[in-house]
Amino acid sequence: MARILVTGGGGYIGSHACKALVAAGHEPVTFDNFHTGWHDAVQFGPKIAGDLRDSKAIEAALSDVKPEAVLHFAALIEVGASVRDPAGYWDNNFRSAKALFDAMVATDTRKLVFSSTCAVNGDLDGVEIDETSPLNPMSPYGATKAAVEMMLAGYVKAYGLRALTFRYFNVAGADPAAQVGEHHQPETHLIPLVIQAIRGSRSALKVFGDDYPTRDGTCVRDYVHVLDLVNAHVAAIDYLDRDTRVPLLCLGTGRGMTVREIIEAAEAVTGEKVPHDIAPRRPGDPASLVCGSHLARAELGWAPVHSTPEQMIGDAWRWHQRAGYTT
Ligand SMILES: NC(=O)c1ccc[n+]([C@@H]2O[C@H](COP(=O)([O-])OP(=O)(O)OC[C@H]3O[C@@H](n4cnc5c(N)ncnc54)[C@H](O)[C@@H]3O)[C@@H](O)[C@H]2O)c1
Ligand SMILES: O=c1ccn([C@@H]2O[C@H](COP(=O)(O)OP(=O)(O)O[C@H]3O[C@H](CO)[C@@H](O)[C@H](O)[C@H]3O)[C@@H](O)[C@H]2O)c(=O)[nH]1
Repeated sequence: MARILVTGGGGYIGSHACKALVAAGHEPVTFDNFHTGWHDAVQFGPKIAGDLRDSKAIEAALSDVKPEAVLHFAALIEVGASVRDPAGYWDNNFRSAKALFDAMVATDTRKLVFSSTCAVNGDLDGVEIDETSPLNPMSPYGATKAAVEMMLAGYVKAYGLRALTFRYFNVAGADPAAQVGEHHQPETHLIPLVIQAIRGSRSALKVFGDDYPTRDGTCVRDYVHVLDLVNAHVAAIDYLDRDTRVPLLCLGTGRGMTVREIIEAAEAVTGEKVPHDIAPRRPGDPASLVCGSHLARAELGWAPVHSTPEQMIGDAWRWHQRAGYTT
């Protein structure tokens, strides 16, 4: 049993991580500024309201909580918004990571799991992505994550942090018990928007681009169930005790789905039509991001067991119906 500080525990993935930590016998403490997160998403442990860029606040939280490890989820996460507001993304994502890492060094808090993204790799002409793929971010969001990865590598070497970076592919789905789910405001992610289009709580889904060099012209992504993803974080806490040989693991399924295929899968799962129109490409979007790595299986014994389109869309559908969010 360990106390774990969860930055961004009021957000989508962080709130699911807190539930998984409790199930594994740990004690999560959320640190969140609730800028894009929700107080009512923090259901599995106490919370501290604070901004990571406030060095004193995060240092005080670490001194009080004395966590065994930190899971660092907090960030701004939208590819498209980062193209419009790079300054805001650099300010939040880079500064908050630096303040957190500095506070960890100052309080002798050693273990860290950092949430990065395959958006650091950008388009590799359809080649599957693994831990050795070159960095080529296509958006300021991806660039901030690549920069934090590089900063962290230096902190590990110089100050003895024990860190594991996960590069996630597209996270989807919800807690099967629908206690927590994906609630971004405004929502920009494909699967929740597909569900909202079906429910009629917004107008037709816009498919961003049908002229990409992919099998049906729409973008390909590798969708991974949030439950599988957070289970990798639970495994990482033990992993950091025994091994820090591997600093970076990709978390995806190896199966890419186009936007059209997601629409078809949602129609099959829900029995409803998805109203949609073709719209221009969204700036910053790579054509294809698919995981080609098995290293997480080898290192952590991790395998995505919930990440079928049926379960991801079905769990998201049940969560949306239960929560009743209309936007
Ligand atoms: N959702 C995905 O598909 C996906 C894919 C790859 C990587 N990631 C990464 O996973 C992490 C979590 O993503 P999410 O989908 O849960 O996002 P989210 O927006 O739901 O949650 C982020 C949380 O961080 C908090 N936060 C942001 N800046 C903060 C700050 N300066 N101080 C304190 N709290 C702050 C927000 O209030 C929010 O609760 C992010 O780092 C994101 O880049 C997400
Ligand atoms: O209304 C919409 C919304 C999305 N898409 C497309 O659907 C795909 C997925 O988009 P989205 O769900 O917005 O996810 P991404 O932009 O791929 O970004 C997510 O996945 C990345 C990893 O690939 C993470 O780094 C980001 O934080 C996370 O937001 C993309 O091709 C979009 O162009 C549409 O066609 N219409």
